[in-house]
Amino acid sequence: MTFIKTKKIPVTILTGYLGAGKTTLLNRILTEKHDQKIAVIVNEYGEIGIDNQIVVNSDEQILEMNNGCICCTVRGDLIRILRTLIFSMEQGEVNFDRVLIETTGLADPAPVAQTFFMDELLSEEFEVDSIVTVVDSKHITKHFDGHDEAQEQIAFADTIILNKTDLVGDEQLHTVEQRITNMNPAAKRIHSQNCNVDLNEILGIHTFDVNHKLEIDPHFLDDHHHHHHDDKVSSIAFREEKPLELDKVNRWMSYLIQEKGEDLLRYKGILHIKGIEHRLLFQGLHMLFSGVPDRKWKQDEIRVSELVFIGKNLNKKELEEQFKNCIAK
Ligand SMILES: Nc1nc2c(ncn2[C@@H]2O[C@H](COP(=O)(O)OP(=O)(O)OP(=O)(O)O)[C@@H](O)[C@H]2O)c(=O)[nH]1
Repeated sequence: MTFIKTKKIPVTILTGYLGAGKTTLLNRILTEKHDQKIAVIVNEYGEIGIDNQIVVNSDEQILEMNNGCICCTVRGDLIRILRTLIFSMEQGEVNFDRVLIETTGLADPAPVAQTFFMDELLSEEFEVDSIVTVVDSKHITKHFDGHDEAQEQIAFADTIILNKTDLVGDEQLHTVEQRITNMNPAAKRIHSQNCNVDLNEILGIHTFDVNHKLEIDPHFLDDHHHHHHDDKVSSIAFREEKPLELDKVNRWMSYLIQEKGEDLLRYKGILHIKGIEHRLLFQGLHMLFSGVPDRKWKQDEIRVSELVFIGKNLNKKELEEQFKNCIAK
């Protein structure tokens, strides 16, 4: 496939609420054949980055930003990373044709896009190609209620991928699409399962239009962004080198899903399980949970369990005790 070349470096901002399928789409972009070199910036909310372990191995330049949200606390890091990329390219150290930014599920995309207008160097070198928002068709309605970010991500999108169509019936999908269309009639909508979209529909599409964004948010280009994340949503991370007992982890997960499923917006991790030579990739949102064997632990790597919970009203002490109880005797 080919993409239209422009003089400035095109930037795609990939957004979508927690667990919508952003990393799934990123992996698809990184594995599919195309003639573009992509510099990828991945931002995670939790203090331990799990996505970097889930993103496929590729030749692309992948830069991580952990422990803060790209739209506010670590926005300065984004500017530094982008400037460094330009500098490294000028020095011939890296080469890339486009940039893709995967935001956290809690990010407001507007200030991320704004970065490319407010910073002089960045505005000379980059142009926003489009804002692509991935939607979890099953859970989005729940997320609209009480989570402004989920609505902002829809309102500001140029392209909306209604993902996880396998988890909803036609009627539910129609209702969700109707609601989304009312929120943002101008955006293009694509249906998908596991983000199996044609990349020509999301990269190199030049759909970002600053005038249109100013209609949605007249303060879009103001230099003071007040984005307040929902105070009730927090993240807790655990790390443990002692192996865990699979049965105990399973019992704990069943308990959590039943008792706290509503509040658990996202949980994911890589687990080191006693007697198992493979890493266990653990992923969930609300009541949907999966634990699948990932690759084998390497000879020279430290076997460690790392997991992150993002949710409402999380009780750190209680979760920590439950996690410690899973350590194998
Ligand atoms: N059933 C179903 N599951 C999906 C689909 N797309 C993604 N998933 C699963 O949904 C979970 C979340 O997917 P991710 O790609 O990690 O989502 P994300 O938006 O990157 O998540 P965060 O970065 O944590 O916000 C994973 O377990 C995926 O395998 C889909 O179309 N159908």
